[in-house]
Amino acid sequence: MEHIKLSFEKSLNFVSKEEIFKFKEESQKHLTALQKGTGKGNDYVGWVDLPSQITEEELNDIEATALSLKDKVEVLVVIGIGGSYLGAKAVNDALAHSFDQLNIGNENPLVLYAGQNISEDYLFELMDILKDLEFGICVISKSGTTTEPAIAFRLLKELLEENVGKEEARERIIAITDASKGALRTLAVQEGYKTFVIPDDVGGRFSVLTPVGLLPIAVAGHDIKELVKGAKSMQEYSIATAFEENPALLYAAARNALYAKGKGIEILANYNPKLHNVAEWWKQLYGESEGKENKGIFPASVDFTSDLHSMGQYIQEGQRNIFETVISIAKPNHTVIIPEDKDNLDGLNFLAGRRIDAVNKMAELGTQLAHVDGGVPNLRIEMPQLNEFYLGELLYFFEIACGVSGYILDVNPFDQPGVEAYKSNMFALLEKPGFEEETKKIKEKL
Ligand SMILES: O=P(O)(O)OC[C@H]1O[C@](O)(CO)[C@@H](O)[C@@H]1O
Repeated sequence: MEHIKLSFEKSLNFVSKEEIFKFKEESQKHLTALQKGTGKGNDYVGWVDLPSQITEEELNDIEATALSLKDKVEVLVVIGIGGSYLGAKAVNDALAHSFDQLNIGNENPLVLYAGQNISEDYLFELMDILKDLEFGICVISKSGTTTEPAIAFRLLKELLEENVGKEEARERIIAITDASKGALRTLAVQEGYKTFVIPDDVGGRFSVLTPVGLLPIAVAGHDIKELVKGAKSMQEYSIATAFEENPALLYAAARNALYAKGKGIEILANYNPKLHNVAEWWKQLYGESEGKENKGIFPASVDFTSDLHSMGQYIQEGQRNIFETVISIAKPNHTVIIPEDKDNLDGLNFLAGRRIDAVNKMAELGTQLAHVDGGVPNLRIEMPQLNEFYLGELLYFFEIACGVSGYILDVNPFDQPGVEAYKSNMFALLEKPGFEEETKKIKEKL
């Protein structure tokens, strides 16, 4: 069986193999700590064995709920922010037809997202299209108190109730939240919504393999059992494989070795725009997990070859504090051949008869060599194919590597104390009851 592969050869001009392998014992020790729950933040490591723990009944329940929604709605709005939507969006966009929004021949509901911003125009326009559509809502919040999704839910719930009545709205709203605590749990019980639980020991950014990710993915028509199977395959592979061949441990070790050499920015690059939102998910995973105590690699991302015509200049010749991690898909899902043209005005006949992917792969190789020559170390993750199984492998690979990498950095990868600062200022500025002192102080700064 093929797995996700990690290669670091194109980094060896900048960091030696010994400097990467120096992390061998430490990374293995951290992997064990994650499995045994003995490291920092160990009350949030429930995600480590989610793929092997999730039961057939749980998956069937999610699929049955998705099916019943599919009968009723043409659009499902997923309301959530951060880890409460990024995993679902990453997988749905990676697996969907690129022009899914046109809804041609798609028998599954279109999944839209809200509650990730506080833009009045976004919410207006969303409600404007929803008022004439059969829609449902999947509201996701672990804490149940996050402002952005709470505002969006208040508006869309009212709209849905107006459109179809309270009784029918109840049938079309699914709440995914804490098992017992929080405003959303209280509301769901009060209103009698179907609910799913986000386990206590799984934080938002590690929750894609709970109903948080799985329900919206199932509604979009993707095979969640294959996704979980892929994640389980990477879980087992990560445990069973020696450091020298272990993609997650090698990734954690290589990025820390590069960080120690002053490479403080990691750019995740893809050559397939379907992976754009996998990078968005990855940025939260690594940014919230590692960026603390004045430490951490800054996670950035680019879509190639598009961004070679914008960010490519900086990557080639800007400050040399970056390294690049390329996700490459070995085999595309479709075949397109470049045609012969009798006039050949564009001079492209030398490519006639070849696949588009052959050109894309040479763009990838050419870019990698150019960037390495320009002083940017490259790591490369190869996915055999873009499908549910290998996406499951990729997500779990990034999660487990993130836990190990955070432990190498000696931070708690499972908390995010820094995100409170903006919330507290916003509440103070909005004069939220209970924030009187903060309001007084912040007004003095204005
Ligand atoms: O699911 P919740 O509690 O609404 O939180 C959403 C997001 O907000 C954070 O707590 C802080 O940004 C993230 O860690 C989380 O993914």
